[in-house]
Amino acid sequence: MSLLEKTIKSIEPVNSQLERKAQQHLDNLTKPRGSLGRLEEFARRYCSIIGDLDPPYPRKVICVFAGDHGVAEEGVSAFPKEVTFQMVRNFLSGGAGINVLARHVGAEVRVVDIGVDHDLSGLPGLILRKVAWGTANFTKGPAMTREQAIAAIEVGIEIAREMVASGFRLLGTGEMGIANTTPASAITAVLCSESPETVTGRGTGIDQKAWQKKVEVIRAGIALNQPDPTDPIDVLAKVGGFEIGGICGFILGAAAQGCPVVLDGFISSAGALVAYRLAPQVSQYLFAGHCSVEQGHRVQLSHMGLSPIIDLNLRLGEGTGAALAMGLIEAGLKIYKEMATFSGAGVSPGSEAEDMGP
Ligand SMILES: O=C(O)c1ccc[n+]([C@@H]2O[C@H](COP(=O)([O-])O)[C@@H](O)[C@H]2O)c1
Ligand SMILES: Cc1cc2nc[nH]c2cc1C
Repeated sequence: MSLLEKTIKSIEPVNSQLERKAQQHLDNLTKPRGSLGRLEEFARRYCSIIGDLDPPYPRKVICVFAGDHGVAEEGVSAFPKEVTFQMVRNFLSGGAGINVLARHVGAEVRVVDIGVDHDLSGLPGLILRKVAWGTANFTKGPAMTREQAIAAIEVGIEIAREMVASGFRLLGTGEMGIANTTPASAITAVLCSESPETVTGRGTGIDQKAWQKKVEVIRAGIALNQPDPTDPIDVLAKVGGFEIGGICGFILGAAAQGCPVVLDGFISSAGALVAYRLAPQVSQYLFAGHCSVEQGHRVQLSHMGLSPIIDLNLRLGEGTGAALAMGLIEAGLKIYKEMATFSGAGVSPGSEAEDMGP
């Protein structure tokens, strides 16, 4: 059995009994029941995913998967593709947006070259797992072979395993890849049965004319390659990207290890969609970190039944929304672990605390 098959098979449903018990504890804390809203949801879901009603504060990491895209030559991005490898260097020097926000919430950052079209070997700190030197232009043929799609997913699975083995217990997705909103839109259109114009946005900031071209490029790529919507690996191979495959595997690998994953934006969620269609139970392990400005992001999240933690008009990617959301998940956990109970603090519980319904 392949690593991918084994991983999918080993993903268990999250223990709903534990989630109920965690909520019972939250209901004993000195506050009206439910009054900390979604912070309570973050805490009870974290406990049930981890499988521990008294979990330690997690070590947190954002893994940034970087890849290039042949379709960039169609003029679908506001920036040249060299920015992908230039930003990888910036991540490793600690100066990018994700480095700042990860430091803000006490998360570490790891950077994975899974398909950058540049020789990055020898860069200190870089995890070199290149599947290929960028994808092919999907308006001329498939973006990658099926074997490469599986290889990219398996890189992600291995990275998730390595993160859990290193002691991280809250993982965040991040990505970097000039033009990658184009494959993310194509995947979303196919897997969510939506038209390209419904799920395509302006990415790094293209104008209306370039947006129309981008929609046409996506339409042409789908028409030429005919990705099979019932076969998520076929969709990834024909119109996807290596970093999207890596994120898909990262989610599968984390879920198989019983570890929660915080999603970043539109591209990360395209990877999540592929994972979700391979193993729908992964959605139980996911926190939607934020809702991106990209118009297709809401479509993706509602397809997976996820509700974003924050909505701050972010559209940077890199893992920035995931990092910020980690701070709120941890805030929920702090409430769960540190707040006094009614009996402990000598506060009268009121009638509602007697009723421990679901
Ligand atoms: O995370 C998002 O929702 C998001 C939305 C728009 C752009 N991005 C980032 O911008 C790049 C892709 O934009 P583009 O226009 O080159 O397709 C890529 O490096 C992403 O990290 C990310
Ligand atoms: C500068 C820059 C930084 C990014 N980070 C993620 N995507 C990006 C795209 C650009 C253009």
